[in-house]
Amino acid sequence: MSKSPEEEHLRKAFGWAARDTSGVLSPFKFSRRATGDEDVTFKVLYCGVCHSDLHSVKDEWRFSSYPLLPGHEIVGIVTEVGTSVTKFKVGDKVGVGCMVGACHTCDNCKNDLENYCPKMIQTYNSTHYDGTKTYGGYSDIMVANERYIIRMPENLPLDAGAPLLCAGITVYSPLKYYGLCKPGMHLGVVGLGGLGHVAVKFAKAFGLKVTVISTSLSKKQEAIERLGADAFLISRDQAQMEAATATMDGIIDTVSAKHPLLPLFSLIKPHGKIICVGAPEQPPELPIFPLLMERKMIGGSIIGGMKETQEMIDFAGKHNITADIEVIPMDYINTAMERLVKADVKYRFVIDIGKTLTPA
Ligand SMILES: NC(=O)c1ccc[n+]([C@@H]2O[C@H](COP(=O)([O-])OP(=O)(O)OC[C@H]3O[C@@H](n4cnc5c(N)ncnc54)[C@H](O)[C@@H]3O)[C@@H](O)[C@H]2O)c1
Ligand SMILES: [Zn+2]
Ligand SMILES: [Zn+2]
Repeated sequence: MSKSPEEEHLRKAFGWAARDTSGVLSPFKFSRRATGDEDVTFKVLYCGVCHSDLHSVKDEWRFSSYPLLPGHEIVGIVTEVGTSVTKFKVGDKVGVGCMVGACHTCDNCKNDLENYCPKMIQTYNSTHYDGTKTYGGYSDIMVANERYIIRMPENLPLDAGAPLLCAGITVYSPLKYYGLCKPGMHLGVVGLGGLGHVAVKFAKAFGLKVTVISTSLSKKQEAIERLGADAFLISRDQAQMEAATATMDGIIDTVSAKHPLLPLFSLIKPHGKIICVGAPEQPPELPIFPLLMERKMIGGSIIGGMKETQEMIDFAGKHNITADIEVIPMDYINTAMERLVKADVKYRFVIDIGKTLTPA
């Protein structure tokens, strides 16, 4: 018979987990492995709340396994390192994003693309190679192989820096890969949530012109004055959409729910690109004629490799890029999830784990 989550490993751990598709989170006792030779253990101080956590706790993607303890924007302070660890020491400010393992032998792994490894182990809702479950960052401690540990830049606050470990790399990587990072280019950002608002910040740091494309006017002033966007387009306003026809080199689409792609195709120039990073439960309909007639392209991307994640966070440190956050106590998480459904957050909830996660 398999062991209970509390008995699997020697080290006691504590967090908040969902037990079923209601997605309601509550206190959860489990265990983590002892620090192995190549492992780094850290005390979790903050963890961002990604929309993927919400999709997962409610099993919207149909592969959730309960109990499910989410969180993949995890930062804290190193408390212990294994005997072979060379890059980190006790007291360092570190983080873990969406991955904690990969095969290290496939072509993707050899090319620093562990995020595309067929054997990639996700930080939560996944299985370690020893057969035990992975649990995320809504918890007191984290243990991971040093390959999956990110060094946080000294100048970035840990709370506002945490969301970069998923939201940041998820937008940084495709902008680089698809060549939408050259100064002077015009980028559209669809969906101004956790991912979208950091996409605006990275794109501005790359020297792009940025237009936010949104369904409502309510975020216009902030998008321009606080986040640094150059323009704001209401997708329901036909006149505005027509005036913007074929003006953009590319669009990054971060929307979390099903929405039409056709209007977006009209905004990009011939040979332009639409990059989907949002992961709606229902797939969008794909308009084929814009792809044919104007050689437009649609692509996707998932997070980024470990090397690029460190590059992204160092770039963020250099350009002082952080997320705009609302810090919440652990016991507010169910209300936060309800608010996230309604897009009522500017722009990322971050749980103050260090001060508010108390064992039951
Ligand atoms: N590809 C990846 O590696 C990756 C990584 C992280 C998150 N994601 C996915 O990206 C999506 C966004 O994540 P997030 O954390 O930024 O979420 P979020 O809730 O912070 O932001 C989503 C945005 O989409 C907007 N939106 C929702 N429904 C809409 C609709 N029907 N039409 C137009 N706009 C709509 C909301 O107003 C909000 O601004 C989620 O689906 C998440 O799972 C993907
Ligand atoms: Zn995420
Ligand atoms: Zn691999």
